[in-house]
Amino acid sequence: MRQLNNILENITVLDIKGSLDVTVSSITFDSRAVNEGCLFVAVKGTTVDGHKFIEQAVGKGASAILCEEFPLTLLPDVTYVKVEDSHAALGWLGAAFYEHPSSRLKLIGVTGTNGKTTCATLLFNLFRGLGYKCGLISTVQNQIEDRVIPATHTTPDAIALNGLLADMVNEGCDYTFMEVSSHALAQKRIEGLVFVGGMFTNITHDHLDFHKTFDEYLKAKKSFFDHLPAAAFALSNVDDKRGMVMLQNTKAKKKTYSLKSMADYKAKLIEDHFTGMLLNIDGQEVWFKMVGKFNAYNLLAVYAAATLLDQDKQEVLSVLSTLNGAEGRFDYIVAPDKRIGIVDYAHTPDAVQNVLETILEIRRPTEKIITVIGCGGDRDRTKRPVMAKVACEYSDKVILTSDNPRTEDPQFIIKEMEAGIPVSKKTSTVSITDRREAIKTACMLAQPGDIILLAGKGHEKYQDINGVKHHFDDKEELLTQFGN
Ligand SMILES: CC(=O)N[C@H]1[C@@H](OP(=O)(O)OP(=O)(O)OC[C@H]2O[C@@H](n3ccc(=O)[nH]c3=O)[C@H](O)[C@@H]2O)O[C@H](CO)[C@@H](O)[C@@H]1O[C@H](C)C(=O)N[C@@H](C)C(=O)N[C@H](CCC(=O)O)C(=O)O
Ligand SMILES: Nc1ncnc2c1ncn2[C@@H]1O[C@H](COP(=O)(O)OP(=O)(O)OP(=O)(O)O)[C@@H](O)[C@H]1O
Ligand SMILES: N[C@H](CCC[C@H](N)C(=O)O)C(=O)O
Ligand SMILES: [Mg+2]
Repeated sequence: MRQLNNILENITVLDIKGSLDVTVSSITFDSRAVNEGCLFVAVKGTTVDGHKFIEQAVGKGASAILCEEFPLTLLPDVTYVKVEDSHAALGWLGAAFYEHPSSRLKLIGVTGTNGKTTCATLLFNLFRGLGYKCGLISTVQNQIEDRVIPATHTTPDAIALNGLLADMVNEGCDYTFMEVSSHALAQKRIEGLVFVGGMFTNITHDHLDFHKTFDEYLKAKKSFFDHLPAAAFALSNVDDKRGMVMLQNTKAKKKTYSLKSMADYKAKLIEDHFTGMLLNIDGQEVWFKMVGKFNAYNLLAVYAAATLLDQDKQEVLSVLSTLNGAEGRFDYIVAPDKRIGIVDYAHTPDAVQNVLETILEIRRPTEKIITVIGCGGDRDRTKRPVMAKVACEYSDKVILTSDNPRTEDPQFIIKEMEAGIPVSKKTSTVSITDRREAIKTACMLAQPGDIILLAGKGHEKYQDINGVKHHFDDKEELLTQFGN
């Protein structure tokens, strides 16, 4: 329970109708979730305008409404607050309602097209290994110490997010590591949070359905660094073309990492195997359990962040060298007959390329690469032919299949992918709509030593078909086929 006038701090109020001396039991932006005494925040969404539901919210007992435009009819016992930007206000309201939990622990955010889950999870496990109490907010799951809380989004909405952070504070967390998605930035889900550090992994093609242009996507990512406070660090990958752009306008301490050029933190990949890699990191040779150059970037970023958080370099390296990445990221399985399976969450052209380049560099020339790949429905259509093209260019055989079709026709998605198949690869590519059948076929085609890459679904335990989530687990399918 909070007083409305207390949770409006930091919000520029344009107009008020009714009393601010009213108690708010909870905050919601969804009229369907309104309870008695609730504050309903009307936001303009991507499919519908939340202002349409103000009347419904009042009918269900909302005691206050925050909106960008007042409704035509105002009821006398309800308070109406008008603001310029409901999305931003929602962030500040969430933070104030839960008494600013982000400033009561050390919050570190990771943004970028690929690598967020990996870096956030590594940091979470690293800091736990160093003896701290930690929280994690990620695509795979949210976690408070050992307690797992299922995740619905990569970055939760502002109310859920602050609620989660408050639980982390109450359970004594010293640090929280969270992913900051571009959707979250554009929708201001992190407004009002206090970060002690921000990290940038990379930016490549994704989410153009939502952001419309690459420039808008870039702006969303950059806004994270533009809003960091001076006391925080802003750590960027300067091997990425846009790495310096991220730091351009930040007030935070600018820090860089690189495998290729001058930077505050440097590493060099010495050896890469399916069982791990040898890295020279900040002048020291260390063996890590993770695979691939892209993970060298993730490990370096995590090492740099830990150092910036004043941790002992030796201890950091010794714990980091024992860690696996996040679930469903380069998950490596060997069948009794030595066929190799890799489950990976690569769902962007760049991720598919990185994973396949890594496999190509490590495999022996006689070992064939068979890739099973699909693209999600109701998401960026322009990446479909590109992902198929990349898969074909780097594999010996490709099976195009379904990912999460969501509300789209799976065969239509595959047709859009097929447009990217290079002419020379037409005969080594087939389309099998049923993902289970596609995986089975790949396993049948593979000989001992061959490598099967299942791309796109990683840790996901479901396939979303027409809004229904059917149990589906790439790793489970692979183990069944392998007879492990
Ligand atoms: C595109 C997108 O991000 N959509 C998110 C957004 O919904 P929206 O803007 O479409 O909402 P809307 O349906 O237009 O409704 C507008 C408003 O009216 C309200 N409403 C609606 C109906 C009603 O009866 N009553 C009512 O009050 C809604 O609650 C909402 O406040 O706000 C909702 C509430 O926070 C989110 O659940 C929803 O996520 C959808 C489910 C989603 O799939 N999001 C994905 C794309 C996403 O956010 N992904 C990123 C990860 C990307 C990455 O990993 O790179 C993430 O952070 O998870
Ligand atoms: N640093 C990196 N650079 C490029 N590709 C990467 C990197 N790290 C991981 N990948 C690839 O991207 C995939 C997704 O990795 P991860 O889940 O860590 O990224 P993410 O940014 O959290 O993705 P999402 O946007 O879906 O939350 C991995 O399975 C791997 O194929
Ligand atoms: N965070 C990503 C997840 C994609 C996962 C892939 N399996 C799909 O369904 O497209 C997104 O929202 O685009
Ligand atoms: Mg993620």
